Amino acid sequence: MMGAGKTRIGKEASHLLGLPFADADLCIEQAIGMPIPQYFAEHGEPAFREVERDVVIEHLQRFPGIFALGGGAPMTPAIQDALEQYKLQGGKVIYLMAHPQEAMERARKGGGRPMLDGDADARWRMLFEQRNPTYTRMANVTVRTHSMTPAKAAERMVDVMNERIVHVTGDGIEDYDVQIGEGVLAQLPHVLGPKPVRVALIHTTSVRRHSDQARTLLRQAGYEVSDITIPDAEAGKTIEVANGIWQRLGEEGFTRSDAVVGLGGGACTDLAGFVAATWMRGVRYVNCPTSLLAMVDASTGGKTGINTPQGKNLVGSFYTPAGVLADLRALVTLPNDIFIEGLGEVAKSGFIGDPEILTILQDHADQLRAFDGSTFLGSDLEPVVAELIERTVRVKAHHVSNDLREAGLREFLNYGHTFGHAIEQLEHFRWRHGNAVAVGMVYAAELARLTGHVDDAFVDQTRSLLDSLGLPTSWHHDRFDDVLTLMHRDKKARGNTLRFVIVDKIGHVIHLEDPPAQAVEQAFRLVQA
Ligand SMILES: NC(=O)c1ccc[n+]([C@@H]2O[C@H](COP(=O)([O-])OP(=O)(O)OC[C@H]3O[C@@H](n4cnc5c(N)ncnc54)[C@H](O)[C@@H]3O)[C@@H](O)[C@H]2O)c1
Ligand SMILES: O=C(O)C(=O)C[C@@H](O)[C@H](O)[C@H](O)COP(=O)(O)O
Repeated sequence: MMGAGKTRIGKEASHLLGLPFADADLCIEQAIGMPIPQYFAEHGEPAFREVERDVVIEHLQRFPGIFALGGGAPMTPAIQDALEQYKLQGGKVIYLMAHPQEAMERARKGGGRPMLDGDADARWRMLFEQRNPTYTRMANVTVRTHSMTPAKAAERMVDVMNERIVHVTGDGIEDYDVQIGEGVLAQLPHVLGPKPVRVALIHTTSVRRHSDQARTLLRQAGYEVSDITIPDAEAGKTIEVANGIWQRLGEEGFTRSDAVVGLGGGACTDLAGFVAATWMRGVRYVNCPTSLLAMVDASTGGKTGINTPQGKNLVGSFYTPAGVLADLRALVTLPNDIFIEGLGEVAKSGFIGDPEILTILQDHADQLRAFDGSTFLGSDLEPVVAELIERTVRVKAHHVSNDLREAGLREFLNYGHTFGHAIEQLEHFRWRHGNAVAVGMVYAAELARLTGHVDDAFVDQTRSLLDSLGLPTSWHHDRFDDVLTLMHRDKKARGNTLRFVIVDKIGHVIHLEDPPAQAVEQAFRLVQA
């Protein structure tokens, strides 16, 4: 908006980043050879918007730096198209959101703004009402600058620009972003938006430090927060816990326009999503994953659910979040073994879709294995982990965007899970999900070898990578029948037919329908500890 400080903050940020800076108004004045107010007076707004459109599009295509747009520019359809293109090519469209009072005052003082002729404050407010939804839609980065000096706001802008963003879109999906970076939790009010009055903040005690911060942010932004603590890990993914929350939402008057925030590991975000999907048949929800596994996998894609005594995730729905905030600061409290567990799903994404992930894992195996949350921020490992999170989320987003309801392609994300879920169930959830998936991938690799799809080298590579990361590659259980019964309850099974996902070449996945019973059992024998 006018007076948000685009020029001043943009210049400061360009110094910090060592990038050139350009201001659309100055470029336009150069093009028209006169001050903008004079051009407005002589030619009118439509003529001005045409010049503005050409200047902005030209800069979006060619200018290699920070470019400050006039407040009206994003309202022009051709500029909107150009901004969409710019974002698709990795560009950041930044919405500088100043406090209205501060922006109005600056806009008034600055003068020379034909759009504010007359009662400047009233005009500003009216334009803000008109433009704010478009700014919000067009921007892939929002920076709130309330009460900040231009230097501070520029620092904040640079921090936020350094976030990694994966956009999730597709049939049946209301587009949303997965934001990855230090401090992204601060975007929570922005992602929730203005509609909710009440927000249910669902979390476990293990992440209290982070849920306290979220609660403060939400209260400062004016939401009424219901703080809901659930039992840790899989003990939270039950119908009893969901029922307790439904009761609270009912007692506290949660309506359809209110919202849910799930903050924690994958078990917590699965449960929170399930509550959001079922309360009044669906309310807005935002995931704030705090474990590596939840950041790379569970928080994105909209698989929500609970366990039943008969198996994992047997009840649930596909229900997409409004946004995901993977704040790297949450990892400072994450214990080493839970971080390593998350690498199981990271490796899975490497095997099924992005071989570069496997290279990064191999190259940094020792550092990753030694993960220590207390020294993580600012360490050499941080950009490596950020890259792994982004790449893994991209693999997930690709499958989800093309097949939200898991008609086929999305099943590939289940690599290692048919056997892995059976381990979790038979171990009464004492085995962590990512560890069970790691053994499940070894099982799937053995099955692929026994059915002639891969050679010994592939199985060896699977075992040795997982082993180097500190993940388990074997598991002991006496009774194959128990495992077989559970694998028949897997969601990929059809009737009496078992269906598996196997990799036949790194980065390439296929379905394995009804494999020979002997191979199914033999693979089980080959993963016995
Ligand atoms: N919906 C999906 O698409 C999807 C994908 C993968 C996994 N999942 C589900 O996610 C769950 C596994 O996720 P998980 O590995 O995060 O398990 P989890 O939620 O049980 O978390 C593991 C442990 O780490 C703790 N923890 C999490 N973040 C922490 C932090 N920052 N500091 C300290 N402790 C922290 C938790 O309290 C818990 O004790 C399983 O239930 C699995 O089925 C779902
Ligand atoms: O998002 C998906 O689809 C997945 O399969 C991701 C899995 O990593 C995840 O563990 C998921 O929860 C498994 O779901 P399920 O349908 O096998 O219960």
